[in-house]
Amino acid sequence: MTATRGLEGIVATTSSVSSIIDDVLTYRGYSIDDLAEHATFEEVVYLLWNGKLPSQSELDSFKSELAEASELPAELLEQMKSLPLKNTHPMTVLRTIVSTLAMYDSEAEDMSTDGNYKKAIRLQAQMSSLVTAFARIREGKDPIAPKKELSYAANFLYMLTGKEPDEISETAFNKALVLHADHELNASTFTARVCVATLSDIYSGITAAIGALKGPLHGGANEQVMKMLSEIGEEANVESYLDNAIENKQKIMGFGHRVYKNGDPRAKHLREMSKQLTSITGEEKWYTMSVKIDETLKQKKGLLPNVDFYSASVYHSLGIDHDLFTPIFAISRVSGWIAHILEQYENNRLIRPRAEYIGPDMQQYVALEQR
Ligand SMILES: CC(=O)SCCNC(=O)CCNC(=O)[C@H](O)C(C)(C)COP(=O)(O)OP(=O)(O)OC[C@H]1O[C@@H](n2cnc3c(N)ncnc32)[C@H](O)[C@@H]1OP(=O)(O)O
Ligand SMILES: O=C([O-])CC(=O)C(=O)O
Repeated sequence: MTATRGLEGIVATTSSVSSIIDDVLTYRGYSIDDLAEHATFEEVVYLLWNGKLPSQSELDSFKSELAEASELPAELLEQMKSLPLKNTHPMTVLRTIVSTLAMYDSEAEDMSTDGNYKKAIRLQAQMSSLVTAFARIREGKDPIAPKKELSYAANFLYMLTGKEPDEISETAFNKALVLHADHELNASTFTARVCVATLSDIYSGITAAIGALKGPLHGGANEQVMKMLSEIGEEANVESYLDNAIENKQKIMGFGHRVYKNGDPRAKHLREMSKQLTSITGEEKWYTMSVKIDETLKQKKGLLPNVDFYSASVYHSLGIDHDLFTPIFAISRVSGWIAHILEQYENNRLIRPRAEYIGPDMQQYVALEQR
C-alpha cells in the first residue's frame, strides 16, 4: 500500500453534480460561464439539487419555500446575543450556530427523503440570515428580518446593511454566489460526504464542511487575500512584496490550485467584477494592485489566480467586512454541499480508505515501573 500525498489525482467517488474536465467547470452539465452570465443563484441551487433548470413556476415555488424558511428562531437570536461574538472568528460562529440550528429543528433526525429536503431548504435559507444577524449583533445592532420579495443575493445585502442594494451590487453579489456554489470534490465537499457516509445527518455534514472551508488553503484564502492587499498598500510595493514572499517560500493567498493548472475559469468573471466595482467606489487601487500581483506571479512563478483572489476586492467594494468573506463563500457553497450529501445518501457506502503505516516496527510492551 502506497499513499498519495493529499490524495492528489485519486478518483474517490462518482458524481453527477459538477465536473471539471480539461479546465472547463460545469454544474449538472451547464457551463459556469453561462450560469454566471445569466442565472440567478436560486436557479443554480435548484439546478444543483434537482439536476435540471427550473421552469418559471418551479422557480417561483422554490423561491417561496426558501423565503418561508429564512427566519431564524427568536430564541437562537437571543442566545447569540449572550455569546462572545466580538472576539470569535465568524467561521467559528457559523460552524457552532449551524450545529445549534439542529437543536431547533424537530426534524433534525428525520432521514427520509422528504425530511432531508426540508432540512436542505432550511439550511440554505437560514445560513444567509445567520451570517447577517451575527454581523449586526456583534456591532450592537438588531438583526434585520429577510424581505420575502427580495432575491437571495439582495436579501443578504439588505439584512447586512438595512438598505436594499442597487442593481449593480445585487447582480455582482448574485454572480459571486453562482461562481462559488459547487466545485466537484473540493476539501469541504469531500468532508461533508465522508461525514454523511456514516449515515450521520445533514447538520453534521454541513458543520463538518464549514470546518474544512475555514482553512486558508481552502475558503479561508479570500480573507487572507484582502489582508495581503492591505499589507502591500499600493501598486508600487507589489514587486518587492512578492520577491520577498517568494524568497521566503511563502504561499501567496488566492493563487494556485490542485486541479486547475491553466487557470481557474471563475477568476476571469471575478476580475471583471472587481474592475467594475472598484471603478464605482473610486478605489481602483485594489483592482490595479490585484492585476499587478496576477501578472507578476504569472511571470515569476507561473502561478495563476483561483476563485478566492479577485473575490476579495469584489466583496471589499461591496462594503463587506473582511472576516465575512469566507462565511459568504459558505452561504453559497452550502448549496453544493447539500447536493453532494443528497447524492451520497442516494447511493451510500461508508468512506473508509487505508493509511500506509510508517511508524515503528512491532515493539515489546514494557511495564510502567520498568520504563
Ligand atoms: C476555493 C479554494 O479552495 S481555491 C484555493 C485557495 N487557497 C489558496 O489560495 C492558498 C494558496 N494556494 C495554495 O496553498 C495551493 O496552491 C493549494 C492549496 C490551493 C493547492 O495545493 P497543492 O495542489 O497541494 O499544490 P502544492 O502546494 O503542492 O504546490 C505545487 C507547487 O506550486 C507552489 N505553489 C502553489 N501554490 C502557491 C502559492 N499560492 N504561492 C506560492 N507557491 C505556490 C508550491 O510551493 C509548490 O512548489 P514546489 O513544487 O516548488 O514545492
Ligand atoms: O476545488 C478545490 O480544490 C477548491 C476550489 O476551488 C473550490 O472549492 O471552489
